Amino acid sequence: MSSVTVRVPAKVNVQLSVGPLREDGYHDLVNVFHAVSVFDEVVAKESESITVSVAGDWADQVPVDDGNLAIQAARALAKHAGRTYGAELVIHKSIPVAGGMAGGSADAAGALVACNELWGLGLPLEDLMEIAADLGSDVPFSLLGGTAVGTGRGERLSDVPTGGQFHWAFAVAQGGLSTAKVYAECDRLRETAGVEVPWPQLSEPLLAALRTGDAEALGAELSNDLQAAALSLRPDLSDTLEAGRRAGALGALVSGSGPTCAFLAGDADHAEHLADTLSHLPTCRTALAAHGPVPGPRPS
Ligand SMILES: C[C@@](CO)(OP(=O)(O)O)[C@H](O)COP(=O)(O)OP(=O)(O)OC[C@H]1O[C@@H](n2ccc(N)nc2=O)[C@H](O)[C@@H]1O
Ligand SMILES: Nc1ncnc2c1ncn2[C@@H]1O[C@H](COP(=O)(O)OP(=O)(O)O)[C@@H](O)[C@H]1O
Repeated sequence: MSSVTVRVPAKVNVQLSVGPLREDGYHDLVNVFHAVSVFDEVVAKESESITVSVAGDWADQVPVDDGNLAIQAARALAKHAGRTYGAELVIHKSIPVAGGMAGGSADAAGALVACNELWGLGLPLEDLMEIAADLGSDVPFSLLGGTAVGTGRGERLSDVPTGGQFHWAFAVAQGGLSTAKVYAECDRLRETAGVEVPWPQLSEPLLAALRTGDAEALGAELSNDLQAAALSLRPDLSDTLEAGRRAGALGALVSGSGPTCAFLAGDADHAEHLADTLSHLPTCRTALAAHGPVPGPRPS
């Protein structure tokens, strides 16, 4: 095989409950991931060494050196296999960068799946999941896709059954937010408020809404403990959330660490309408309509 192509979805977190700061600098989470139909494409071609190039709307914001998560993923896979392998990785980016939609994690997951195939390693998903967890907390979910609850750092995953499709609009903000800074701001706000941080709990009403495919109920249950921190760093996001609510979204929240905002719609037409409305906001770089859940990356 001389070339392998995979498509990898972005995510939105339909519940993100953040526990106290751990000694290792991470937080224990209840993180309900939901993969949506905004895809990066990762191509792996035969080559002497591991390299990456990036095309698409967001290409200028993505590192092409050792900081690129897809390169790190390919290297980690070669190390796991105990051999020196090469791959020319070509990423076509559609997932906003530093937007809270796990684009870097998607590219890392895509590189793992594509190189596993290109190099004929035949490693099972469980092995790829272990490598993924060392690359970043969100990378295991990017391999899995669908809807899943992540505990620990978010890397220990269990599938969540869903009934039917949900429709979304995403308001992509100008610029990005650093995940580490948003978690640090969350800690700062909590310390200032002097509240005891409860252990995160999975929401039963949220699970029921996902299982039954009830968009109205899901909209009412969306929650994100990082939202206050993202709004503290980017107050303009409140206007975006408010505009989406006024336009009839069933639910509105910051996606993960932001600054992308996610809006649940009643159906595909409603999602297109919301995206069109949001795209005209001064706080918004662009807006996308999408649906979920969608599967994780598979080689073709
Ligand atoms: C917030 C979330 C929600 O899914 O995603 P994004 O919105 O960034 O996409 C994730 O928790 C982000 O996961 P990921 O982007 O893989 O983060 P990592 O590389 O593992 O960690 C980056 C930094 O985020 C903080 N971090 C991350 C995960 C976690 N459970 N607790 C943390 O405190 C730490 O400061 C860490 O150094
Ligand atoms: N392949 C990649 N795609 C996007 N960003 C990457 C990639 N590799 C490394 N990065 C770095 O990771 C940071 C976070 O990117 P991303 O995963 O898109 O955001 P988020 O963590 O908010 O979901 C970026 O600012 C960028 O410097």
